[in-house]
Amino acid sequence: MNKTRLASAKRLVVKVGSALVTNNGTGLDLAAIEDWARQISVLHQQGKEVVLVSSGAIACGMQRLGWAKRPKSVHELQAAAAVGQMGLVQVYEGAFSKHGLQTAQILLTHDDLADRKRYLNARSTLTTLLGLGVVPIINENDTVVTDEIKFGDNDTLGALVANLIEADALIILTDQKGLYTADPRKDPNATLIQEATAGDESLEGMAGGAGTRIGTGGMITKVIAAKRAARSGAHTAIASGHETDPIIRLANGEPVGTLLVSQTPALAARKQWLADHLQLAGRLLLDTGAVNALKSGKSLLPIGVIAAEGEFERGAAVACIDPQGQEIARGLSNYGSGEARLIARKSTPEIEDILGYVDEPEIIHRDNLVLVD
Ligand SMILES: Nc1ncnc2c1ncn2[C@@H]1O[C@H](COP(=O)(O)OP(=O)(O)O)[C@@H](O)[C@H]1O
Ligand SMILES: N[C@@H](CCC(=O)OP(=O)(O)O)C(=O)O
Repeated sequence: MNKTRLASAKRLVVKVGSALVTNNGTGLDLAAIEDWARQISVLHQQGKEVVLVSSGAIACGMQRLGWAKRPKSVHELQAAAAVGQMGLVQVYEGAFSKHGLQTAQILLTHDDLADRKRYLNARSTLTTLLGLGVVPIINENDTVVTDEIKFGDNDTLGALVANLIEADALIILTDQKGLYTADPRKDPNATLIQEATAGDESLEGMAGGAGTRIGTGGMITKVIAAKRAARSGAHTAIASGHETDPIIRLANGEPVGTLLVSQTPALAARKQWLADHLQLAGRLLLDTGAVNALKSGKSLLPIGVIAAEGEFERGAAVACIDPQGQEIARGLSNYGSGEARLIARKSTPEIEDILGYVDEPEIIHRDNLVLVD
């Protein structure tokens, strides 16, 4: 295994599954949670940024409500998740505070990340939290969704978060040592795969569903999550949460469990995604200075925008037009058309005076911008 792959990861998403967070299906494994908090605090000291995606709300809620058996009704599962999420974040807050780390609760749905405006909002909140040294703890917003509760799929959420914040690595901790050639609970001859390419179709045939009634997605959702995470350039590790220090060891480049390697360089992957997904909602007319800035890889600042055409919202895809009327780039606007018209030609420090707030100093960040040939 290439030792440097995960060792060079600066920004990591760690996903801990239901099979691991809970003590036999009801209640939380407090010792395990304390241990992950300790490991993540070590990564923090090494200057790495970590987002934790944690399941466990339903299991914790069941315990709090005194339910011995997992309910079948989706509404009862949602109620249990709502009660249990309180306990879950309480435990995480306590565990991280022992290491002087602040935590933040973020509840997301897949739809939030499919909607461009909410995608940008979630992205800026998360990156701001990381900049502040806070550990965001993410779970599915079970109150407003049903499919994910039925399929128990926080693996996909982990991958979407990795895409969202352009993480370098996604670490999925579960109750098996990694991905085996077949479900080891059913096939005693199954062997551990140490390294493969994320997105390799043959892996999907090896991965089965959940092995217990606690976890729900199984290995197949992890393999698909690795494929998704790879699209934005993140490598995925699937490892056992019962090993000693799996998070620290993986983040320091040690081979633990299965590594599913992304073949795409991170920025190229994101730009490809942008190029494929942009349906233009408006146009920003740029001056020559802004055109040159964009061509040399910089972000678009309001000062270089002469006018905004069309009606669009924050997060919309817009074309950037040069003084000759040619489209030179396209990207996601941090401001809606009304705001863009107000701040056009203004310097960044003036934005707050004009709007009363600053979403971002640039109208389009260079990471959200693709040049058109
Ligand atoms: N090829 C495979 N390799 C390893 N585990 C597998 C495989 N196929 C299915 N599984 C099952 O997937 C389970 C892990 O998924 P799941 O129970 O959903 O955990 P989590 O709650 O951590 O997401 C394992 O316990 C195992 O029984
Ligand atoms: N969001 C729910 C369950 C999600 C879930 O079980 O996902 P997974 O850990 O991938 O099996 C919870 O916190 O209980």
